[in-house]
Amino acid sequence: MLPVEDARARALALATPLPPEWVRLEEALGRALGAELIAQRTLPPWDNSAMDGYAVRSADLTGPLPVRLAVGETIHAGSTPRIEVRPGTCARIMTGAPLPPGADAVVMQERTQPVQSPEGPSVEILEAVSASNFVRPRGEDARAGTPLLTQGTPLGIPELGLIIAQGMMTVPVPRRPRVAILSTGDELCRADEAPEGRIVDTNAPSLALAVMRAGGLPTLLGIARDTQEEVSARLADAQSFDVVISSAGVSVGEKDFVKAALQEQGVELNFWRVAIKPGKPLVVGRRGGTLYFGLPGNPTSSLVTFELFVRPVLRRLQGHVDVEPPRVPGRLDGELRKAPGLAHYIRVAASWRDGELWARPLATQTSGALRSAASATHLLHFPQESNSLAHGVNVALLPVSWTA
Ligand SMILES: Nc1nc2c(c(=O)[nH]1)N[C@H]1C(S)=C(S)[C@@H](COP(=O)(O)OP(=O)(O)OC[C@H]3O[C@@H](n4cnc5c(N)ncnc54)[C@H](O)[C@@H]3O)O[C@H]1N2
Ligand code: MOO
Ligand SMILES: [Mg+2]
Repeated sequence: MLPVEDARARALALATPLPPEWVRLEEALGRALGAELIAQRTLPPWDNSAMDGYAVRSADLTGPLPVRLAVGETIHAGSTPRIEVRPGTCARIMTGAPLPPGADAVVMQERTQPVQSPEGPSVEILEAVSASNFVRPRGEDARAGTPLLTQGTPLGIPELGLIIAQGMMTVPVPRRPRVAILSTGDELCRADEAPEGRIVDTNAPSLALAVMRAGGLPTLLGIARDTQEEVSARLADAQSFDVVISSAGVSVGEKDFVKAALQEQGVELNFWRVAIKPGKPLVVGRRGGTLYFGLPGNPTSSLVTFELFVRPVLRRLQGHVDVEPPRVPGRLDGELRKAPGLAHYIRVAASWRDGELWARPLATQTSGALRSAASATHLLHFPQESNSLAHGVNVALLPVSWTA
């Protein structure tokens, strides 16, 4: 059985970003930039004022204060300066307006006293300022010809703003991975069918939601009965997808046909079985450009293996550099014990208390019960060879994507 770190690294190594498509900005939010963008425009286009006040020559303010300056013109945002600021003069300026030639600083109006005099408007400057004071320099946001955003940048709202400011209405992002989802099991029925002794297939709809939340495009292939022929036939229908996720039928039972069906379909198995709980019988493989994840059937096992193996791959296919959220430091609220040999991923509910994040293990940790995932906020990695974790120890918590 592979250690979980090796297995995760091997699964991730199978994924490379999908080719970019150009999408409108509202479809790009949350995705990764598919190619480096070079700025076409220098922004802001000119030095401009950060305050409502007066554009001055800082050299005029080195002597005793207050200094009286003649006001040459008033410059509003959107207007163009007409008069050069010369020694002994200044310009009234509004926030965002371009600085006039000759000026190198702005004094905010609260530090001035306007003066009416027969020679025309002037102002007394009450405070000296250094050059570039309250000046927003040209090119602070973008310089034409230089990189605006690098490939892989996560596109948040400010990043999309920088792109819009360049006059761009679409942006290149790796296309979303198309993901086929197959359930297997004679015991399964759909939620809208009369059970008649069967249980509802919860894995497929749950995994479809998890795929969507990870940015993928899920397609449900339905339920394959427990024969190699049927599982194999369903897998054959899925060859055009980027990723195929099946659940169940990967352990050592008499009807666990998924591995054999994958091999029958020409899938090269990269590994089977990982030293983790839940999720031990996971199988991962590839055939051409399609990646295959045979998740265990236990509902919580399928959710946890999705989090640890599939989500990072879906994020990498979408060009993300960070393929999962950073772990958050917390403290264990309770005591954990286990036999060495498997790394456990304990479902915990983390809550903020006395300035620290306390992680309380859910009462049930059985992988067959969805209840052991509901209300969980994070996964707590209980290392493979460790056999106990004491109350209060510092732990690294992986946020799960399945929360409300
Ligand atoms: N002798 C051994 N038995 C088992 C081992 C083992 O190492 N030795 N591994 C156990 C572990 S760990 C896991 S995890 C399970 C997973 O096995 P499978 O992937 O073969 O899953 P199934 O046996 O087909 O089903 C397990 C369980 O999950 C239910 N199930 C299946 N599909 C769905 C679905 N779509 N929605 C909801 N529930 C589903 C199924 O009814 C079973 O109860 O194997 C252990 N056994
Ligand atoms: O790996 Mo299983 O999910 O522990 O039951
Ligand atoms: Mg089984």
